[in-house]
Amino acid sequence: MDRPLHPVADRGPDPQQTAGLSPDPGRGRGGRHRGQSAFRPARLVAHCPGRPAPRARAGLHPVPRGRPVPGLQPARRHEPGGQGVRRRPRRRRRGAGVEQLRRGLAGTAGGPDRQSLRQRRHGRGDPSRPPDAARAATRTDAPDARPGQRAQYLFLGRADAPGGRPSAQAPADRGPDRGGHRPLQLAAARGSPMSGPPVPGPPGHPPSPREYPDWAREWALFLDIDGTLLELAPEPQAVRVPPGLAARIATLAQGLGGALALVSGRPLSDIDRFFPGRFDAAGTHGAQWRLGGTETAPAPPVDEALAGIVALLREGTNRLPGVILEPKPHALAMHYRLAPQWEAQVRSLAGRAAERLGPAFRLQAGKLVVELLPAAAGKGAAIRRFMGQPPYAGRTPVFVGDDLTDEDGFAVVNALGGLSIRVGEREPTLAQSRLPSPAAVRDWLEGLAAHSMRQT
Ligand SMILES: O=P(O)(O)OC[C@H]1O[C@H](O[C@H]2O[C@H](CO)[C@@H](O)[C@H](O)[C@H]2O)[C@H](O)[C@@H](O)[C@@H]1O
Repeated sequence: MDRPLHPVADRGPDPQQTAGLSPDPGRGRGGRHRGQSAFRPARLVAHCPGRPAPRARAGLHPVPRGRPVPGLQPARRHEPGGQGVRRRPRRRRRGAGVEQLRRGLAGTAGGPDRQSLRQRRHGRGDPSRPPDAARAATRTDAPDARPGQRAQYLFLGRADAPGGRPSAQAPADRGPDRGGHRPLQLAAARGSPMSGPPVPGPPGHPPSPREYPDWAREWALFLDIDGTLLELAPEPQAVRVPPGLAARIATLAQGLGGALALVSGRPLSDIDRFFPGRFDAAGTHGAQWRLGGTETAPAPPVDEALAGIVALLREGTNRLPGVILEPKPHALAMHYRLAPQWEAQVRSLAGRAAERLGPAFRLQAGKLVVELLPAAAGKGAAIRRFMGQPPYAGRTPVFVGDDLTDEDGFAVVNALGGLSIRVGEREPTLAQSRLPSPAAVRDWLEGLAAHSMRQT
């Protein structure tokens, strides 16, 4: 089956994260190890000696090994591949905004319009250490950093992002997602030219409002819900929204001139129940979309096709006690958080349903859930769509998310020169920064809100 699938999650430190989907009804858990998928996981491709050097891709520039590169420090003794790291100013002028920061960094290599936020390190730490992305690239296991390789690969940001700023004319005709959804598996395996290779190391900390005094004028903020704003709960409807959170988000939205959207796998009806105020939102992983109160959704055939499959799934899940079927507008989710022993059966069932539905739908693995979604739906496409419209256009996208479904959003945000923040420990990720928990996200947002109120 060549239906596009998202990458399997490694069975890493996040016990809530699910693995890849099995479309093979005949092979249950016994057929392979736990966490092993019928599909290959996203592969991190490195250039190996002996193979012809890969062609230069947009944003990734092969440079002959050994040739000095302006703006790079020479390799240090502890860097096995001798890749060198990008030099960055040790100290940034206090109060430099996103744009100043980008320009300051860009001045070191590649010009002012070729540097993305991913090149900087967020938070405190040893100032002599290179930024996270560069530091990760010096690891022996980094995708583009191998001892003995003949070319070194330098991520120089997107050539088509003047000033690194997202543009209202976000180039839908360029890059891996071409304005629509593209599964991370493909992007990662081919080395997404827009986002650079996935960074396998632990990402840095997110910025504090003090570092970005102009955040309210510059950012477009996108927030995932489950596992990001809210702690996960045993069942979809058992989540608890902390008092005051919706008001805090409204304050932020106001501070941002309206450039804040909730981007969730939840349907808009859930989003509005948890966060009253009809915020801008992408619901059901982008299948529903709302800007300034105006909603758009996929054409009716999507729901008709799903209606034809619900009976099969209901019959199947009825035989799996504890498994929850969550029908949503334009999508269906099957949760096995309360009955993880049925994981293989749920995946098998979902795989059969996906085959019946055909290429208009795709499977999406999440945290102890498997979902059937319209093939074109994805958080990356939803964020890109917001970024093409006022008040988002011209701002720097910042996206906070936790799950596999959010990687698609991280890729787009990175490509637009923005900031991607992953919640929790799940690896690998394209996110540049990290917050440990939803509580930490809420604290971070509170810091931003307090800052914006002081400014206004
Ligand atoms: O994109 P998100 O906002 O993160 O939504 C993703 C899915 O969230 C919900 O499921 C997840 O959260 C539940 C409540 O904590 C949890 O019980 C479940 O195991 C998680 O997968 C929601 O029910 C789904 O519809 C969303 O797609």
